Amino acid sequence: MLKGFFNVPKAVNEPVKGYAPNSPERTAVQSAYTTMWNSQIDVPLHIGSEEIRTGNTRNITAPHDHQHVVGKYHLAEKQHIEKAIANALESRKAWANMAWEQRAAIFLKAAELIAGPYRARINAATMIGQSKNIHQAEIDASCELIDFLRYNVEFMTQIYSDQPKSDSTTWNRLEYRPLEGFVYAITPFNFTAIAANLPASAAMMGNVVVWKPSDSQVFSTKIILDVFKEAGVPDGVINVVFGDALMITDTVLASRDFAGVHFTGSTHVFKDIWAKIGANIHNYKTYPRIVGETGGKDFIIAHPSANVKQVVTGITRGAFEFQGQKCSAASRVYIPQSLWPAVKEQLITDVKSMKIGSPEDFGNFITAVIHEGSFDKLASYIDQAKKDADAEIIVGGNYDKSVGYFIEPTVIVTTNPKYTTMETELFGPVVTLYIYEDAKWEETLELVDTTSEYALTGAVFSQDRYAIEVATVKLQNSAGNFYINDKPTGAVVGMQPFGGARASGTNDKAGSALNLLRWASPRTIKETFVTPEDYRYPFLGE
Ligand SMILES: NC(=O)c1ccc[n+]([C@@H]2O[C@H](COP(=O)([O-])OP(=O)(O)OC[C@H]3O[C@@H](n4cnc5c(N)ncnc54)[C@H](O)[C@@H]3O)[C@@H](O)[C@H]2O)c1
Ligand SMILES: N[C@@H](CCC=O)C(=O)O
Repeated sequence: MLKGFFNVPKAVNEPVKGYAPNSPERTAVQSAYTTMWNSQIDVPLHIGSEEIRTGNTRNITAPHDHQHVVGKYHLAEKQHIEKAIANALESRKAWANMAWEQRAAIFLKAAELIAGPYRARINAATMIGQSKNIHQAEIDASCELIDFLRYNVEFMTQIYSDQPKSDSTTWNRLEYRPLEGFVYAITPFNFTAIAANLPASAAMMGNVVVWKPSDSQVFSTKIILDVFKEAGVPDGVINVVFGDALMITDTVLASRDFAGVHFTGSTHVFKDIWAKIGANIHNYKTYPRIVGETGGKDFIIAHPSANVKQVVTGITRGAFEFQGQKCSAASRVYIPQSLWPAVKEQLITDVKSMKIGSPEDFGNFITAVIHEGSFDKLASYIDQAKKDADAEIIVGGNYDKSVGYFIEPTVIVTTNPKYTTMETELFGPVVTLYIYEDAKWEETLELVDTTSEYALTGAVFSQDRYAIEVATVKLQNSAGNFYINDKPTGAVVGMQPFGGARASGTNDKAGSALNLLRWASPRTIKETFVTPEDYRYPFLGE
């Protein structure tokens, strides 16, 4: 073991590159996109030191051109999940005991690999496999992922240095052990950074992991695995399996050594997992940690004093970036009557100006939604809104899946504040507006708080500080990330720790020490220097 209290590099946020025409970064990502678009990748299971090709495969396609196949990935059977668990537990013996600075070095190296040699590839894979435009790919797959890795190393050292008091007679120490068993990471399609961070954050704290990525994020998973390998994550520390989510989850949760789940995805899936863990509770060696960040029905509320252009930009960016496929996306909006004519005019103009198409064309703001299931669901809500008397589509409303899963950015205005699209998470480029009477500021805040089961993100726009203060208090439990005069999306690691409560999750705040703490099981060590040798108190019998 090395001797010393080591300082890690001060975490800094990765600057977002601009991708201006003819810039080196644009040339690099265009070249990577073309190469990867025309190649065929083959993604095996990664279990211990083995790459397993089961032969039972599914195609990897691009949502914006769903007949274009860019590769295939292999599906696991139950025996592979059991093997992944066994490999994880075997690897735990060395990994859990490795000095923390060695683990830190691995993940700091991973961050630098993404910042440099892998940047164009991980962005291109995210553009092809998840249909992000270049800006959305850059802020997710490169910058947010780099930030997660750098900041988590710093948070890990903060946690380790948080020690109890001692005095001259005893020395008290807290040892932050990894969990006794393995961690199960289940990740969503929509953020490459989240997919990598969920297994990496647990592994950084000395845990071993079985990771099940989304079927719709396999292309960028492959690049993450290449980065982890080159950075030096040892075999068996992060084991990757693809396939039937139910079978994989049931097999994992049946293991006595299951010690925690790190989940991001939809609310109903998380609730099912929680219920299964509860039903299995007598089987586990230790109480499993349950960490889940899930859905949202995120709001924007504008006060009559708000600046119209700022409100409209909050809506257009907040609701339509990455086709609204962010858990944080603005999907219900409350506008005062006095601002409505100006907001409506600007909103329609801006939405009509949004270009739609493949992310390969850097002029496109909107690209495709992730898959046919999502497309069909969104189309059905749009069709219903066309029929409903209490809803009107003021811009958008068309869709086409002949080549890719394209849905126009769509704005619904409703006279019913409890209209279905004011309450239900749709996860696409559809936003619903309700127009309220200016005098009803406080009643409308009450409506915001009580309309949805979720409490993830929300934004208030106002130039009136009293109104901001009232909203901040009244909406205290309505959002885990609350924005004043800004869109409700785009949290930055180290700046706005991210997560919501109520049905939106356990609010363990990705990108903060709070999350990392969930992957440690502290042991208190008290050492007494002069140990008593007589049970009697000094005064006993006097
Ligand atoms: N709060 C957050 O930080 C956050 C971040 C990103 C996404 N999300 C949420 O994720 C959802 C979108 O992502 P998605 O479509 O990939 O979500 P999803 O719930 O469909 O899938 C997430 C993961 O769970 C797996 N899964 C699906 N059914 C399962 C089951 N029955 N048992 C076990 N695992 C199962 C999937 O294969 C995938 O790996 C939205 O609801 C969004 O709000 C939340
Ligand atoms: N952290 C992201 C959302 C992640 C969920 O999809 C944001 O703040 O927009």
